[in-house]
Amino acid sequence: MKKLGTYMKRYGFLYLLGFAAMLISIALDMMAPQITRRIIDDVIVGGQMELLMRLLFGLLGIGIGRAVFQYIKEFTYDYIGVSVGYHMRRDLFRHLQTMSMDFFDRHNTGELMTRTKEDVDKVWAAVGFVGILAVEALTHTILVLVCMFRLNPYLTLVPLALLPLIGFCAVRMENGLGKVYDQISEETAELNTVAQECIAGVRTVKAFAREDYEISKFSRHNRLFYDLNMEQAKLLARYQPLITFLGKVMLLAVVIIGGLMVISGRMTIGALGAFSEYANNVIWPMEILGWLSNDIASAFASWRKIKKVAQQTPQITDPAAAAQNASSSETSDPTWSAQKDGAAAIRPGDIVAGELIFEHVGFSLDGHEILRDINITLKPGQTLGIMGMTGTGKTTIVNLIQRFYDVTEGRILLDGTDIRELPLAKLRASSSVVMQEVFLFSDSVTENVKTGCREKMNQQTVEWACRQAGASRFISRLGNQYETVIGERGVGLSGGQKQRISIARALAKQAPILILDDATSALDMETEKIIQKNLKEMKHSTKIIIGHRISAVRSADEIIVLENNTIAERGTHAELMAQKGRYYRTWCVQYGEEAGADNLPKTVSPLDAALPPETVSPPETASPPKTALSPETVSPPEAAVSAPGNSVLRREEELPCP
Ligand SMILES: Nc1ncnc2c1ncn2[C@@H]1O[C@H](COP(=O)(O)OP(=O)(O)OP(=O)(O)O)[C@@H](O)[C@H]1O
Repeated sequence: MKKLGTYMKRYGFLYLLGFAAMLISIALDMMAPQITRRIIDDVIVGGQMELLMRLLFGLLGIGIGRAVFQYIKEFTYDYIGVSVGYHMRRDLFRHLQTMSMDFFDRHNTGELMTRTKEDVDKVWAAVGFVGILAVEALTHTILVLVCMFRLNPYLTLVPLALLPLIGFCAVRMENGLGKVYDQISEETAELNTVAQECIAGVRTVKAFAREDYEISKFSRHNRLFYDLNMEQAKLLARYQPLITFLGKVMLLAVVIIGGLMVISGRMTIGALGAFSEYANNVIWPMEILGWLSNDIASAFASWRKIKKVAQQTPQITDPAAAAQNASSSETSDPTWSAQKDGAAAIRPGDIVAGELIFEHVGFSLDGHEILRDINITLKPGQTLGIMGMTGTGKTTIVNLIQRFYDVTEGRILLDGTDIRELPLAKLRASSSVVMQEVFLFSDSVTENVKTGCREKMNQQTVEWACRQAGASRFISRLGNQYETVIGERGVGLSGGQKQRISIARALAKQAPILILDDATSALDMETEKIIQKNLKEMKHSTKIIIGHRISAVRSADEIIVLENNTIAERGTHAELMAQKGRYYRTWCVQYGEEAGADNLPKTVSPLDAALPPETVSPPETASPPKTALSPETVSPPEAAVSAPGNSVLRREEELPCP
């Protein structure tokens, strides 16, 4: 994010234009009482009737001129404010997108939403119409005093004596309001968070009958919000009437003292009329001073908060070398050609083999050790299964591969390069993850599946991916099939349906590395197995499958079992079964009863018997060839879709309909 001045600088000309319009409008304001004076003194008292029409036209001209220049001023400053707000909000949002996971661990959603919406709104108001109104009020007051002084220097002492008093009240009020506004801004964020969490988690709230608890939690924050606003109202109520009262006292004093001067012949009645008009004109800036200071104090508080967020730097950044590589590789390096906009899409010509190596990887977060001495070698096309009790660090391994966090010990190599040296966009484009927690956008099925590579993906690839994920059958039953808009986070779909779409999304991206983090937990075992077979046929993808069910990992080339922050067991399914350790015990718990713990299968689980006969999908044609990663060239061919008796389709037909 830039400095506030930088945002304003680009509108320098418009600021000047608006300022000029404001000055002309004030000047016209200053002229009106002079005409009033002449109408009284020259026309009414002096009897120069021939002047009347000219003076009246003068008043009319002033009125029209004021309206025109006020319009120019207001439009200009509104335009500046809205434009500054637009750029500031865009930059803040972009900045948020660059932040690493640790930042989002520390800040809640409501807080960040308040920063990007309410706080930016307050700042743009201050640099726009509120700011110019403050300048106008000040300029107006000074010019009115000058005009008063020229009319009658002695009588000008009256407003001069009362103005400091009014200013003092305004400053006191501003100080108080500034503090309250800081608190109101904090509490707005809290209130947003509570409401957002409760609405987003409405199912959990209802399932656990937490409505009363949530209502009382919301009411607590709402009450605090109310109290702070009342405090603000009390401050306004204490000072605002005093300011207004002092303004009226000033007017009364001008009329009384000026009247005495007229009686004593030291002032004309026309001059008193003009002076009273000026005195009237000096009151409104005082009256809105409280409101202005209120808004400006609140804008300062908001800007401080925006700055606090904007000054935070992402922990995970592209190293300078990688960034350089990113810009030069467009023409020179065919291995890592980075996109300037950072879009995570692999383009034709990009070659990522997908070899992944963990060398003595350790990871700690806030002093808490999560992973220790993890060593993995995964050749292109191989599959790694990861098992382990909950909280043993399985998802953390995925987070490290994607550089959501950086390793604290050892290193991770992708195709022989430390991932910290690779451009982030390319690193993330090279892997495709089905997250444990399914998140779908409130958009059509097609757009959700296209998430990984929006511009380049054709409908054929989308439908192929859905078939591979066992999702096409239920999609065809949706109202608008692939164009059906699914609700926020996939509302309207079952857990298994959401999971299938998220698997399709990952497959459609066709990245060299495919990671499934407990991705089939909501599927029935038969569907899970069929999806696994489809995955197995993607022989050129390196796959990491995390699961709690043996069935999810058993066919992997290597399975690791995590325990006590490190790898406790490793090997193939058969080797691990033979070791009779934790993996074996898990197998016993899951299948032992059916298979008979003593009669352990060598490589086949009882599940296999229930599966449809192995059929061959068209991986050679349907999945990407080893190096070509463009969806256009590698997406499943029409043949795979339309060929009669196509194995993918047949398996899909066999899926139990959800
Ligand atoms: N953002 C975070 N901040 C602090 N600790 C974290 C964070 N994310 C994970 N952890 C901790 O790291 C450990 C490993 O978490 P991880 O999510 O990798 O476990 P997991 O094996 O995937 O669990 P599960 O099987 O339940 O998905 C846990 O103890 C967890 O509390």
